[in-house]
Amino acid sequence: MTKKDRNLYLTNKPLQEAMEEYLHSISRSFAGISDEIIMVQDALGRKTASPVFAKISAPHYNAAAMDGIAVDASVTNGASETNPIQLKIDKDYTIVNTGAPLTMKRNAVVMVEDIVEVDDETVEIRSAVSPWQHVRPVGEDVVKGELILSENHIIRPQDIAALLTGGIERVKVKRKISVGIIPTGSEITELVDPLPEGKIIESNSKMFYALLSSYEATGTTYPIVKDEPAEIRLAIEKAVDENDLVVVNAGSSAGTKDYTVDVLREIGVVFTHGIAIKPGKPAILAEVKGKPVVGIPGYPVSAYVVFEQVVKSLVYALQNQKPMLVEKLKATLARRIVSSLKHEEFVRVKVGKVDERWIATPLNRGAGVTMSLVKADGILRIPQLTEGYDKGDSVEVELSRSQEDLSNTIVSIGSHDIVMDLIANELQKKNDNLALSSAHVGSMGGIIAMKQKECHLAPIHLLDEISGEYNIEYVRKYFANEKMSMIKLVKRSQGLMVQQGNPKEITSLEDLGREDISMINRQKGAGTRILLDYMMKIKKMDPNLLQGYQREMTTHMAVAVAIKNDTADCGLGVESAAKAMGLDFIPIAWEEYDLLIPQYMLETEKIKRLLEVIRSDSFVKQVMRLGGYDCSQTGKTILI
Ligand SMILES: Nc1nc2c(c(=O)[nH]1)N[C@H]1C(S)=C(S)[C@@H](COP(=O)(O)OP(=O)(O)OC[C@H]3O[C@@H](n4cnc5c(N)ncnc54)[C@H](O)[C@@H]3O)O[C@H]1N2
Ligand code: MOO
Repeated sequence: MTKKDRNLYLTNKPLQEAMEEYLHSISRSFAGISDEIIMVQDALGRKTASPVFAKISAPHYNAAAMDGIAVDASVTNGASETNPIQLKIDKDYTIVNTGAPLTMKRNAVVMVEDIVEVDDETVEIRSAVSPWQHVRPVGEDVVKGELILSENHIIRPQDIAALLTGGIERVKVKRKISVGIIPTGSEITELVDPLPEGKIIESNSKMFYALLSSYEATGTTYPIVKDEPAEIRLAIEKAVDENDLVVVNAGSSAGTKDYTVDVLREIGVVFTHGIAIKPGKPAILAEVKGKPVVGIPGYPVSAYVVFEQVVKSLVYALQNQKPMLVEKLKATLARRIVSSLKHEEFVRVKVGKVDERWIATPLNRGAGVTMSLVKADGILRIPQLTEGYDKGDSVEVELSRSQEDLSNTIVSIGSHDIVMDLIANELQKKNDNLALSSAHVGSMGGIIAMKQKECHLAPIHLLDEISGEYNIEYVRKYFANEKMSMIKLVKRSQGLMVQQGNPKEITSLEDLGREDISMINRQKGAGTRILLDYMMKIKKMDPNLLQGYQREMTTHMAVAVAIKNDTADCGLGVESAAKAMGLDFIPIAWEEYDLLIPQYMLETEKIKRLLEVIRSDSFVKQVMRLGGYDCSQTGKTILI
């Protein structure tokens, strides 16, 4: 394996500056895109490469525009109610249907509704007709030699019809930009089962391929290339010969095996290595044999952002097209975001409409969190030299879903449980146009979000230490002057998750005090944390003596994963999470996990549909199948 020095000298060029410079350089060397001739029926969305003129007229004969009889208009002269005129078949008229040619010097059509049949060969008409009445003359639609489409026209469905009508079977269009996609990395593999440790599934090139078709370009994915400079070089040279533009994925950064930039310097010119954007910093803008080659960072979110910000602009610029405008929306920011002054940051956000106010909630900012892109409703750009935004600030979001879809989304903020995912799925399955979006910030986070009217509902499980009752006391305390409702959702079994087979023989909470046991905790404000602290108090245990008490995770699954991976012996959580991770479970208590909803919202269509789901047999059945739940109260409403 070849070793190399690290690329420590990344620049920090603002995106716009880097792109302007790049497009300028590329446009000088880029030879342009050639044309191709394709069948008209395949031409949707393609751009004409030359003007298209009609080869024939349409109609190409004088045609009846109505069902009836064709006549020479002069034979009807003088006809009226008081002076009906009788006409003889063949001599005076011919029976015609819509579209039929007019023959024998006929120049008008009388509709069948306006004639009285006297016998098989005679009709009577009671008003005169003028020449060319109900006749489509030659060329009414298209005249031979007429311009049907001008050059640089994007072909629409109606254009396809007009071209064929004008006798055009094939059309000359601009070739689509062809983009070669090269995934690199010795650790990268196609999806295989089982996945060997240290191997990463190749997903970026498939995402690029799909993005390219949305830009009206074509993609060719090349085989995965190992982290070997000679192989990377060969792959780039081949792809450059075969495409208009090449993207090389990963190996763009500072690692000892990140060769992309060195290879590009060797065989071409590197204009930029390092753009002031986050994620996506180590992007490379280069040229090889007069063709643009873009180095894209490996992390999937970085890869997406660089593709959308760099490759998309490039493709559209080379195709001489403008990208579609992105819909933007002003929203109130639900949480503070601190951002580095060094970069322009692209933060994925969820967007929801609560009480006529748009709310944007930031999602996980990690460059490797593909799910943040899946969950995102839009992107919030935080400009370079801005240190972020405060909670409550009005911000502009670039939307990836329509406002209509977003206003049909129920926003849930609070504690997470897998039953919320079941509700989301059932809701959308039964109502195409309704969605449930959940942010997981713990029960107290949900109460605060509800207080600030940032959500429609808050899933909570908060134990009152005095009454030993769940949820209601908290609602009374925090919403003393508001009419609230509590929809009972599920009782769930909370307990200790332990390694499979319970090797440390943990049997009760008291075991957490043992010296040979390390635990993992949930964050403050999480219902599970409150339960643990309450039980500790009852049992007169000192949490500070527990090993791992300070180590906090924000979800049940994160706790389960930590135990599975042997970084802790146990942690408090729900049975379904233990089951999902193949852990053993020691039940400790039943807790009540309910939905807090303002009373006035119960009457809205969205919430009515949600309640229908919660009260359905199919939902209850699915919950019971998970194990560790009690649905005896599910769907009951308590007004507070
Ligand atoms: N010391 C430093 N380390 C890193 C820096 C830095 O400035 N100094 N930059 C970080 C940033 S920011 C990013 S972004 C990444 C970019 O990494 P590379 O482009 O060099 O890519 P790799 O290291 O090869 O891979 C990173 C990561 O990406 C995933 N990956 C790669 N290819 C694919 C693919 N085809 N499909 C799906 N996922 C892919 C994979 O998870 C890799 O682990 O570098 C930081 N490091
Ligand atoms: O540029 Mo990296 O993409 O910030 O993570």
